[in-house]
Amino acid sequence: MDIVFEKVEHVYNARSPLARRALYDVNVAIRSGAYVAIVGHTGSGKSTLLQHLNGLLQPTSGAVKIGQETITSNKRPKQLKPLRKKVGIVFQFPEHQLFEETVEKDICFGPLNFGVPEEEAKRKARELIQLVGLSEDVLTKSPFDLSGGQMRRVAIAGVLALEPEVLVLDEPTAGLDPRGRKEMMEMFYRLHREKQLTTVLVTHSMEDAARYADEIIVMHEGTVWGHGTPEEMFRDADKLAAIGLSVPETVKLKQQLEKRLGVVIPSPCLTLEQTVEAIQQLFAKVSAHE
Ligand SMILES: Nc1ncnc2c1ncn2[C@@H]1O[C@H](COP(=O)(O)OP(=O)(O)OP(=O)(O)O)[C@@H](O)[C@H]1O
Repeated sequence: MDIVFEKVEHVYNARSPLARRALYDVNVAIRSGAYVAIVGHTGSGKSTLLQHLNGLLQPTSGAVKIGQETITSNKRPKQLKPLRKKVGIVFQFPEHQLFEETVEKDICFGPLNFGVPEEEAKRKARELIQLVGLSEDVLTKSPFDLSGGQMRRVAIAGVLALEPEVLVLDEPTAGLDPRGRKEMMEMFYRLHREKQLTTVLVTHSMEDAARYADEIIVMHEGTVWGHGTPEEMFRDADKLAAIGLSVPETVKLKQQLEKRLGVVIPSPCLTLEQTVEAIQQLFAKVSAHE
């Protein structure tokens, strides 16, 4: 399911003296099956943009096409519920939205609400709890007896239980330690690959954008400043610096190695293995000259 923004403007409190334009002239397409990162400075419009992805917000002008649905200022889909099922949003600190007595009930809440039979919902909960990296015995526990990281995984399983086609992640690793961050990012990447889930990641981490995304949308002052592959977006460090963003260190290292070695390293971001290999090549080249 493609999502296309056409000349989208969004003004908060449009009819009041407190009116604030958060988006303008946003023209961008998120193609089905892609992993897209949205980056940008605080206040650049990322969260406002993401709330248009499943009709939580309506554009003030312009149109958002989500699959077969078109949302404009005067046209909301009759039923937002099916849209919410197709586009699942994991908001910041999703664990704050857990409320049921047991983990199983929390995960089953969405499917039961959509008329899925109880046995089927429970079967799905068992499958999902493993998919998010927890063991089945967690299902009978209270979500409030779990660690923060485990609670977040349960909340994510709850979003996945509706089998969305598009998964939108708003700073999903906020507040986690470095290990927890990496595990969670790897989990989303695995989900994206295994379930062919279109994934939209809103992040302040340029490293994560470089590491996981096929495409990066750079927001600046309410509009799309740039959209392309990580390679394209990180090509000009000075232009990014002018809007307060920086090229990740791993990408800088890759660019330097490519320049020194005269080779193209086929990934936007260096992994540890690629770094070791590139440094070995550099040593070999230097020794050959000695
Ligand atoms: N509910 C609201 N009412 C009025 N103005 C808002 C509201 N939400 C956001 N804004 C304003 O809209 C602009 C864009 O905000 P938005 O939250 O979309 O940016 P952001 O890039 O997600 O920022 P951050 O990285 O801090 O989350 C900002 O100027 C913000 O103050």
